[in-house]
Amino acid sequence: QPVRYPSSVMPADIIVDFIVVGSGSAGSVVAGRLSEVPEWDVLVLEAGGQPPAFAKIPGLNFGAEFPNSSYTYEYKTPPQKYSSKFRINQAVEYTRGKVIGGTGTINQMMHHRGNPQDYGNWAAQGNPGWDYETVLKYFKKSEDYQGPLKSRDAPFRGFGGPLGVEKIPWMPPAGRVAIAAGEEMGLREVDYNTDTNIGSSVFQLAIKNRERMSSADAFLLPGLRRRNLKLQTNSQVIEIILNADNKAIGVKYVHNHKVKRAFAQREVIISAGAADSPKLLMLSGIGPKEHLEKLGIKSRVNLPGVGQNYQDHVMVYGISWTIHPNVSSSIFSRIGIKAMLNYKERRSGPLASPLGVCALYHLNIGSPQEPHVPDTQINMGCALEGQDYGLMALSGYQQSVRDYYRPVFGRDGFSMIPMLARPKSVGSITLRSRNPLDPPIVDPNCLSHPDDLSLMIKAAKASRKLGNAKAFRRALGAEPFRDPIPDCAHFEFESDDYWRCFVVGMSTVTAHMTGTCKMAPDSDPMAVVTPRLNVRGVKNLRVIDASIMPSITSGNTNAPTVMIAERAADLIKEDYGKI
Ligand SMILES: Cc1cc2nc3c(=O)[nH]c(=O)nc-3n(C[C@H](O)[C@H](O)[C@H](O)COP(=O)(O)OP(=O)(O)OC[C@H]3O[C@@H](n4cnc5c(N)ncnc54)[C@H](O)[C@@H]3O)c2cc1C
Repeated sequence: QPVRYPSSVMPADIIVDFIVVGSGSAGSVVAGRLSEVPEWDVLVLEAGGQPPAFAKIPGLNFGAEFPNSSYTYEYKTPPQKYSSKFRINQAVEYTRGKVIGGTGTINQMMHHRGNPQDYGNWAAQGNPGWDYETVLKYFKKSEDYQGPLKSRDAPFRGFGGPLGVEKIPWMPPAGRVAIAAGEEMGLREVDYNTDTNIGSSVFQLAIKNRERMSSADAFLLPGLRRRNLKLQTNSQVIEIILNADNKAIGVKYVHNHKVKRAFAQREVIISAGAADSPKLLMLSGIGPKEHLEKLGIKSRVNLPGVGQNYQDHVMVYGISWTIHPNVSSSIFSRIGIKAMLNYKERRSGPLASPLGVCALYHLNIGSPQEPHVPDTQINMGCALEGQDYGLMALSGYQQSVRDYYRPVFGRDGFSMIPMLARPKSVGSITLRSRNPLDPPIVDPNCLSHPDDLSLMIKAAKASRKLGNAKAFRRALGAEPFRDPIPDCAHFEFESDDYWRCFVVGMSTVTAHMTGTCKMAPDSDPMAVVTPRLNVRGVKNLRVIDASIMPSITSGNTNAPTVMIAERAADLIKEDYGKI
């Protein structure tokens, strides 16, 4: 059964206390938590609508598997200069959720808090109140952890919070060897959502009773049972209304092809995600003056950092092994009657877990100055790129890459997908035009920093070594798929030059878009929001979502986004004397 979120159509020019723009991973948390104050009226305006029933089934993590749906925004990047060379037009399709729950309704559900040092760095960059000790309280507050627990790890975990977190409930036999393979490399098994990441782990997911649990399920839905929280869907905000004193007093939005307004007596909160939050600020005259004026937008507050500092975790596909038949998990294993009955009757089998990765390894291979902090995450994909005949993993790559994998089409296998945990490259989000319905220009600019390229070459080699572990060979008959990729065949196979060519060609984004409304102190010219997440130079306006990260966290970004929103809701309550 699909979840139906109660929604309303508000009268024109409605006045509330808080307007939250976007019901995604952050917006749902903020709205739910603010509505705990009974005297505050909160209105959420969401561009998308109700999610489909199958969004709840982990094995049909549809953003990754079924892009270009009416539930997503698809932002195509310009041709990339330093990465993604073997992709069609050297570009990447960037999927974001346009639906209740936002990208948290379409993502792969992996729950990863990052490393304690990420937050130490945020605080050290001049953001008091964002150190590890403080944010840990909020990670724990949001969480209801149902996985295995060692007594040393218990102080780091939360119990009884709104968001269910469990160990990945089902893995094909290939995934079950992952921990033993890591041990061969000296990586012991760890709970990576504690103070220690380095080691081997299986993924933890944001699920409950083996169904997806987005922020909308965990925070918004319970909040909507209160009379003071209202959600209006299919309402795209196109402008923040500022008065003559640069105070945010409301928003303009499009609903049923009409432009309407809503007003906020206390604050407007932008939680539209790391692409659309900077876009909305810029459309409202808040951003880099020169860029806005070039497009004919009147500059209200010159904030050069809006849309800059864009970071994502670059990753590399294509380092793979073939294995015995029927021990990995392709998309086809999820659409048969057996898989459906297994899920329906026992909440088990391939549909209980997201397609894609099943285990992960955190390593430090190039940062001896911080030996306890991972610089590389290697995700083990429990399927081979060609296993589904190139339908999914290879769909964005040029023909020569698809032809390269043809010999293993339909074969069982696994892959090791290296991802840089703390990339140094930065990209940008800029406006294409002043038309609010035009997508922004999303340019991740991955691997533009030379340190990222050299680390990724090391990470590719480490991935090959890991997959060659005896445990995989003994248990699964793993054989590396070792034909040289044609576009790099002129280099000695698996030499540094070969790997450089491979990495530049096969790299892509992980869709962990962050940093485009940077939280930073006054002294930083690229600062967009203060450590209390107020937009600089504008009163009564905050940004609360993944865009405020001063630097990207070391792992997948959903859990940190939920934490940001939990902390921000408390900051707002503090500012109004409610806690
Ligand atoms: C395919 C995919 C897989 C991913 N897998 C994982 C994973 O497994 N684990 C993980 O940790 N992270 C994952 N991520 C990243 C993670 O989901 C995001 O970091 C997180 O959801 C960001 O939350 P947010 O609140 O910043 O934005 P979003 O969740 O994107 O929320 C923004 C909301 O605002 C709405 N909106 C936008 N513009 C407007 C407007 N103008 N007016 C009104 N509403 C608007 C959108 O419709 C959306 O609902 C994945 C991302 C993608 C794309």
